[in-house]
Amino acid sequence: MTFTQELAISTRGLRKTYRRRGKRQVAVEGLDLDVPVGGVHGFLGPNGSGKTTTIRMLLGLVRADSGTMRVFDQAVPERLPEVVGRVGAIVEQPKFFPNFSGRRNLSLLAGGIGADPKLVEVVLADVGLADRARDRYRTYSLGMKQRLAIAATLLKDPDLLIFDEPTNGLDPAGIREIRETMRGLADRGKTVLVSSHILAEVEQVADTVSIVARGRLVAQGTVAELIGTRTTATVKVGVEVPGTAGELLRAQGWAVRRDGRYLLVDGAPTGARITEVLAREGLYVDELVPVRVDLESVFLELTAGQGPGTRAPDEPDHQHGRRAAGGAA
Ligand SMILES: Nc1ncnc2c1ncn2[C@@H]1O[C@H](COP(=O)(O)OP(=O)(O)OP(=O)(O)O)[C@@H](O)[C@H]1O
Repeated sequence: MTFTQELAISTRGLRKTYRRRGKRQVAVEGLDLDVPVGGVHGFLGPNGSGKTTTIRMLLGLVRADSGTMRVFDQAVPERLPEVVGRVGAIVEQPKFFPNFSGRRNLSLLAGGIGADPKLVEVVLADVGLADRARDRYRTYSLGMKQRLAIAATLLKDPDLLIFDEPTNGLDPAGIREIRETMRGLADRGKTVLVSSHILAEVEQVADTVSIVARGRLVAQGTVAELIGTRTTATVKVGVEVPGTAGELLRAQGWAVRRDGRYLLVDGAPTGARITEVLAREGLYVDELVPVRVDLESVFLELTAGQGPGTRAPDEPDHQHGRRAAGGAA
């Protein structure tokens, strides 16, 4: 029995090279990308790894050299006219009138594209701008401007939203607001594809991710799958007398290593058990941190040895068994 997951985006063997001053520059190198319908999908990789090029190919803005692409099961760019109405994308900052309010800007846009005027209030609420809708666009922070751009794409009521590095240049509060907006959209049933070179930023909001390096997929799956299997069972314990505490924990059959004033404990079933064992002997834990890896460290591990300027080795994308659920239909 095969389980087929509905895909919003699927690419196979996607490839694109640019020519710059006579030299061939590979931007996307045989990319197999699967974005499931529903949820936030992080399209992650360092600068220059081919994310923007991929998005532009999907939107018909750049022509692929070879490979296939499907959006909601329609071959693109051939059948783009049939699916384009279901796709909203922000690849560049749209132009708004600086002296008009956010609401007026959206109303004008809605009129222009023939959207239901009632949608203006809905999308303002979607992006958390209802309270500031009467203020002039030029008084908006960068984060608010970015959210108004998202609101503008929502006027089409698309099923798939594509955001290319939407948090570039934003402060932590702005980044959080964009993250919450994306989460809210996914919770309403939309599919959100968000590209970013900051893995940690997207890790918090994405349901599934693809990690690319030098135009190739290096990992794909749910965030939990990618980091879960790499999470060590190690817990870092801060305690005033680590020597005695270490002996007590070792007596439980757990492996204990010293790390400065900390203990690294392997094999304890829960953090609570560690605190219980120590507290029974009058030793109190002041810090207890699970030592876990994040997407950044997964990425570094998967691309280890591939220094800048070197080509990714010609091995299957399923290397390390990382291509997991959310993967191919
Ligand atoms: N129009 C172009 N002409 C020539 N080379 C290009 C062009 N656009 C992109 N490239 C090159 O292709 C490679 C991939 O670039 P791309 O912008 O797709 O990556 P990215 O992952 O989106 O990076 P970033 O996060 O910096 O936008 C880079 O080496 C880039 O220099």
